[in-house]
Parts: sequence; structure tokens; C-alpha cells
Amino acid sequence: MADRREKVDALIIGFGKGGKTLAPYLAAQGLKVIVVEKSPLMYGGTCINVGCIPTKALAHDAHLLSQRVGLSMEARSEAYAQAVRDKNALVSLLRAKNFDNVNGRPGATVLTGAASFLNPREVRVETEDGEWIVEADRIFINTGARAVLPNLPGIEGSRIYTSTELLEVERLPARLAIVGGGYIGLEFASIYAGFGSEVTVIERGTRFMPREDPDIADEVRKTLEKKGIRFLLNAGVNRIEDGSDASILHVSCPEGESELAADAILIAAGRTANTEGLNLDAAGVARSERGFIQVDERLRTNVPHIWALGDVNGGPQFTYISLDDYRIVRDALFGDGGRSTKDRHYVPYTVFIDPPLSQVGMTETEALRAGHRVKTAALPASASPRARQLRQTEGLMKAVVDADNGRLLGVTLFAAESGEVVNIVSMFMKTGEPYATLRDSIFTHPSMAESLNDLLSAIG
Ligand SMILES: Cc1cc2nc3c(=O)[nH]c(=O)nc-3n(C[C@H](O)[C@H](O)[C@H](O)COP(=O)(O)OP(=O)(O)OC[C@H]3O[C@@H](n4cnc5c(N)ncnc54)[C@H](O)[C@@H]3O)c2cc1C
Ligand SMILES: NC(=O)c1ccc[n+]([C@@H]2O[C@H](COP(=O)([O-])OP(=O)(O)OC[C@H]3O[C@@H](n4cnc5c(N)ncnc54)[C@H](O)[C@@H]3O)[C@@H](O)[C@H]2O)c1
Repeated sequence: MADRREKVDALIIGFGKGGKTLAPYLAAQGLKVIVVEKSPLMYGGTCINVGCIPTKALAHDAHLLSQRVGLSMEARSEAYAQAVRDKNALVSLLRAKNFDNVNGRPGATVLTGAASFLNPREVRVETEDGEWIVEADRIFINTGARAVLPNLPGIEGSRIYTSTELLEVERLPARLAIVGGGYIGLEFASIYAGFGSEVTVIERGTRFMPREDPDIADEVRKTLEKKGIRFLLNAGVNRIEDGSDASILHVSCPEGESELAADAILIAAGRTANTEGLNLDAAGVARSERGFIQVDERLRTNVPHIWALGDVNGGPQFTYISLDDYRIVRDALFGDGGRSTKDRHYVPYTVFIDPPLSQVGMTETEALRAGHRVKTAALPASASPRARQLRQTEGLMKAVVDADNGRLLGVTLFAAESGEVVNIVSMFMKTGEPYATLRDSIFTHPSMAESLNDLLSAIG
């Protein structure tokens, strides 16, 4: 027998970006809403607690520290510990605000406990105070994703961390090995090298940053290597041994077998859907072969009153995509239902290494593959007065234009403040205007945005 039963209009499972934005909106429409979050340390979801915000806070501090020369390892370790404490304070503040932003709304309640389906309309929630059964007219699954741990001997060792776990460690590892050279692997490599760790990235792929054009990938690799980061490509970890002073990774790569000693090992080998424990079979909700919840372009599952938002639905794993999932659902429920995942054009991304790498549209390789005749231009970041003033002269910017109609096909910015500038380019590309309009736009000075004038002038 459940300790408590509740009937609501909308049940949101998981406190992700889409769900936490949807909850107050639904409540404002007069609906009774419950948001279920399994951990009190995760109010607000991955992004603010263990994802974007804490990593970018550390990246900022690492960048400032990397500009100071001659610091001892002791001073660097102390600066790192302080940065972790500052990050924790920021996260606590945001977590409390996120909780209040839902629970403080009339009509919306946060329930803390793990949710699992009993049937398509009812969900059981195990809370500290007992079991709840929540019956809902509409259910929105927003449970996010978690790190994949490769199945290799020694993976349960004492110095092995996921990104979430490493973010809690206040002691700077002198030697950090990172398994996986994707977003998380590269961002953590940049952060920890900035604080002073000796970092090695072990990536099984044969190419460094395979999605980027070779000239950009080479520039990123050269820049990160200059910061002391070592990359082993086409490499695999066969096993990990837990020694008394360090862990030993047994690595094979084309150069042969080698042993690598590390004080911490970050596993950053991709993230998979959090569906375990949801008992989706009881609701009849279908999953893809990769284990993500299957949805249509309006994010409805095969069960008409159940939707899935955010990482759990197998879309791109970005906070701003989860937020856009919310817009699609809002539009389906209260608008004309026109908005869908097919409307996503020129979605930018930023990898927050130092300097950040941002991209929107097509790379040159993609444009050629798609059959475009292209004109390209590249400009070193050092050409920008703002980059010089920021003392961030590393990097390369590149634009790809359609030679036949003058449209901008894509821009890659490996440069300071590119996480901001790329959004201007994305907005511009949506207008469909010829590249010359952006080339001749008036931008403030000194700014990184004005580099777009020079970059595009190099096209002609
Ligand atoms: C280290 C790291 C850095 C990142 N950096 C960036 C970045 O800079 N920019 C960016 O855009 N994206 C970044 N991301 C990705 C981004 O964090 C995610 O794409 C985003 O948070 C997706 O959120 P979501 O809406 O899918 O759900 P989440 O925010 O993941 O929330 C899901 C919630 O559901 C809860 N939950 C799970 N199962 C249950 C259950 N059975 N019952 C109840 N609750 C449950 C979880 O505890 C969690 O709080 C990063 C991710 C990581 C890991
Ligand atoms: N700045 C951002 O927007 C940001 C930052 C961090 C994370 N994220 C999101 O989180 C997601 C997950 O990040 P991630 O870095 O874990 O995944 P990822 O898919 O970006 O990269 C995983 C990498 O690990 C490699 N790999 C897998 N198994 C391996 C093994 N056994 N040995 C060696 N290499 C192995 C893969 O080849 C791949 O390059 C990203 O896809 C991204 O969407 C976004």
C-alpha cells in the first residue's frame, strides 16, 4: 500500500532543463504539476550541478591561472582547491534557486525520490518519507544521461572517476589520464592542464576532432599540446592496475604497448540515457537500439500522453537543445503544434577548451561533400586586437561561403570569446543574407565580433 496517492495534470520525471522550464509554464496555465527528482543534490539537473556551470567555472579559473607564470605546484594545487570550493558555492546557490523556481510556484511541487512506472498512467516514487503513487494525465520524461563506463579490467579501481566524481575532488591530480577525447575529455584536459596537471588523453578514434576540418583540428591539437596535453590516438586501454602510489593504465596504440602512471583517471567515453529504474516496459514506452527513448519530431513517445525531453530522447546532448525541447512541447500543448525538431537550423556549439572552439553550419569538408562549390578564408586569432588585449592570441578562424550564391555556409571560431560570437553568426545565417552583409556590418571595437569583418573580407 502506498503511503500517499496524488492525481495531477502533469508529471515531470527528472529535473532537467526542459522539464524545469516546462513545470512553471504548465503551473501558470492552471495545471497541477509534480516534478520528481531522485537526488536532492540534483535540483536543477545536470547542467547546473555537474555539467556546464561547474565545468565552465573551473575553466574560467584555470584560464586565469594559466596566465600566471612561475607558480609552484603547491600554489597551483591551492588555487585549484579554492576554485573547487568557489564552484561548489556557485552550484549550491543555483541549486537552491532552481528548486524555488519550481517548488515556489502555485500549482507546482517537487517530490524527491526515484520514479518508476507502474502502468502508463501511474508512477511510483520512493521518497524518504515513504512511497507515493502519482497518477497523471500527461507525463514528461526528462531524466538525462550518465557516463558510460567501458567494460575493462580494473574499471572499478580507486582512482577512476566520471566527470561528476572528479568535479568533487579538491586535490589537484599531478598526473591525469583521460579516456575519451570528445567534449568532456577535451574540456577537462584543458581545465586540468590550466591548473598544472600533466594530462594524457587516450582516444580510440584515429583522428583528432574528426568532425572539424583538418586545418582547425591541427591548430587545436597544436595549441593544446603546447599547454602540455599529450594525445594518444587510435589507442585503447587494455586494463588498469591499482598501485599503492598510482594507477597504471596498460595502453595499446599503433606505436605499441605502453604503461601510463596516473593519480586520477577520468572516464569520458560518452553518455547514455538514464532509463534504468524507470520501468518503461510497464508504460509500454519504446526505446531505440542505443537505449534512448524513441520520440517523434514533436517529442511524443509511442504512448500518446507520454513525452521525452532532453538527453534521454537521444537528441544532441546540450542544455540549449533540452530547452528547445521544452519549446516544442509547449507549442504542441498550447500553440499551433507547428514547432518540431526539424526546425533546428544552424545550431551552434562550443567546446570550452582554452581558447574555446565554436562552430555553426557546415565545415569545409561537409560543404564539399554536400556538393557546394566553396570559397574559404582563414584568419589567425592573433590578427584580432581584442585577442591581443586579452592575451589570448592562439587560435584560428575560418569561414566557408557558397561560391555560387554568396551565402555563408559555416563558420568555425577557435578563438577567445567565440562562445559569444558564434551566436551572432548563427542568427545571421538564419536570415539567408549574403555573407557580404555580415562582412560589412558595424561591430563595436575592440571586440572579437569585429573579427568577422576581417575574416569575411578575406573571402572577397
Ligand atoms: C561535464 C559536462 C559538461 C557539460 N557541458 C555542457 C555545456 O557547456 N553546454 C551544454 O549545452 N551542455 C553541456 N553538457 C550537457 C548538458 O549538461 C546536458 O545536455 C543537459 O544538462 C541535458 O539535460 P536534460 O534536460 O536532459 O536532463 P538533466 O539535466 O540531465 O536532468 C535529469 C535529471 O533527472 C534525474 N533523474 C534521473 N532518473 C530519475 C528517476 N528515475 N526519477 C527521478 N529523477 C531522475 C537526474 O538526477 C537529473 O537531475 C555537459 C554535460 C556534462 C556531463
Ligand atoms: N560544451 C558542451 O556543449 C559540452 C561539454 C561537455 C559535454 N557535452 C555533451 O555531453 C556529451 C557527452 O560527452 P563525452 O565527451 O562523454 O562524449 P563524446 O561522445 O563527445 O566523446 C566520447 C569520446 O570517447 C571516445 N571513446 C569511447 N570509448 C572509448 C574507449 N574505450 N577508449 C578510448 N576512447 C573512447 C569516443 O571515440 C569519443 O571520441 C557530448 O556529446 C556533448 O553533447 C557538451
